[in-house]
Amino acid sequence: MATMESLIGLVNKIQRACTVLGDHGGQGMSLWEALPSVAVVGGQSSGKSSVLESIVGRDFLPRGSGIVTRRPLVLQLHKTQSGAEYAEFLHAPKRRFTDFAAVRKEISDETDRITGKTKQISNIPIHLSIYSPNVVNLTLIDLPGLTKVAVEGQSDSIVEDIENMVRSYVEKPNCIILAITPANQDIATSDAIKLAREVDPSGERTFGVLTKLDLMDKGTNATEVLEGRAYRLQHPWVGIVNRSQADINKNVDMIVARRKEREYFETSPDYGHLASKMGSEYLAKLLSQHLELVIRQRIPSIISMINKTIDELNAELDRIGRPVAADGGAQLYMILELCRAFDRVFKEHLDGGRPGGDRIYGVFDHQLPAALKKLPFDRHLSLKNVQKVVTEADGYQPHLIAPEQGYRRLIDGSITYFKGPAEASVDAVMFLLVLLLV
Ligand SMILES: Nc1nc2c(ncn2[C@@H]2O[C@H](COP(=O)(O)OP(=O)(O)OP(=O)(O)O)[C@@H](O)[C@H]2O)c(=O)[nH]1
Repeated sequence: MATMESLIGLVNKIQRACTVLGDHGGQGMSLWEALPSVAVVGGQSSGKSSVLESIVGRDFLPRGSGIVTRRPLVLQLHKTQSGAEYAEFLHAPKRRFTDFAAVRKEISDETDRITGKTKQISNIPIHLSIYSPNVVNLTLIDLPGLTKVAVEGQSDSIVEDIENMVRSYVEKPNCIILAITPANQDIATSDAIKLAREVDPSGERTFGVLTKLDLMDKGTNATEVLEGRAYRLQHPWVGIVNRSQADINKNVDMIVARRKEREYFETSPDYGHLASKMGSEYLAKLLSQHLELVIRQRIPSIISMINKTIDELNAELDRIGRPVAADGGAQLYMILELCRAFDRVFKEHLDGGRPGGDRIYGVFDHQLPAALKKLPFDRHLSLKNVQKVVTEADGYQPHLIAPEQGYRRLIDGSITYFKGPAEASVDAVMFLLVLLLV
């Protein structure tokens, strides 16, 4: 059990590492997507924030009327052996929050940083880690509540935008869906169950949670749902009694709320027989156990994905090279080393062993001779032209022995003809040398 707990902790750490490396999932098959996580889904005011807070055992989520959760919140719970509870945000890694009211404010501020103080949503997640001896190792994703109509200040597409965002999380095969439905609403109209059924028709990764059991009309109860007779899922339904708004206003402590919730089920004439399988503490344990199971099944694929990622990173490191030294002397040494290595590799290209040199040889062996053959020497060195050039070079004083001036003019003319092909060969070699560098 302890091994499995540390394994979930390890998966949490890998998820954090993925995030730091810019892997948030969503870009094809990434390591993040190979790891399981739990997404909390439900209509607005269905009790999502309350369930999350009960699992954590802390007040830390922004509250208010209207649309409060406007960016996904990736919440990683890390169980510590002892010590004080604290929270850390990925966007503020050096700040350790011990005051959970400050955590709530930071979530609000960070949401506003991207969306402004509007009622718009953004799919850029906020990453929060909570370290505590009182939590179970879990990664939970809080998502904006599903709505039916856009309110004043929201774009017409908001209903669809929220649904698409939620869908992008829950449709991943490794996502465990925590589908929240208030008990005082007909299960047939539950947005969470509707979406979960679409993306997970067999119900194998959906956990149904029924909140607000205490708010049901007198004389009615939710045993039909909780016993799996109204809507069957592969996992048992869990009933929850969160703090009411009045409790929140009175600052009723989470620990007290959990105790009251336990008492509610234990003393309830309707749910007493289900008491040991109800409540937020039970839900947290159930999720953690399920996560263990999923991780156990996925270990081979997770390991192969990690190995693949390690190979890719090593290949990238090989390409990037060793870290640059800090002091001047070492930096100079490194530059000289690089120059020497460059020199060696470049020579290998030219001398053989690596490709390149052969193409330079080809310029002199084929291109240059072929161009020289096309030069008009037949004309330039014809008897007629030689006579003409020699005669013109002598002027009014014909030569006595050899027509030296004439020969010189003929050679100068020939060299001018050679110049074109020779320069073209130089350009071709230059081009090949540059090619060796890229
Ligand atoms: N009495 C009672 N009230 C509850 C229960 N669960 C939630 N509430 C109240 O319902 C209201 C909405 O709960 P939240 O947890 O904020 O719901 P939410 O789904 O996160 O809401 P949004 O973030 O606005 O979508 C709050 O006033 C809660 O106190 C419950 O089990 N019993």
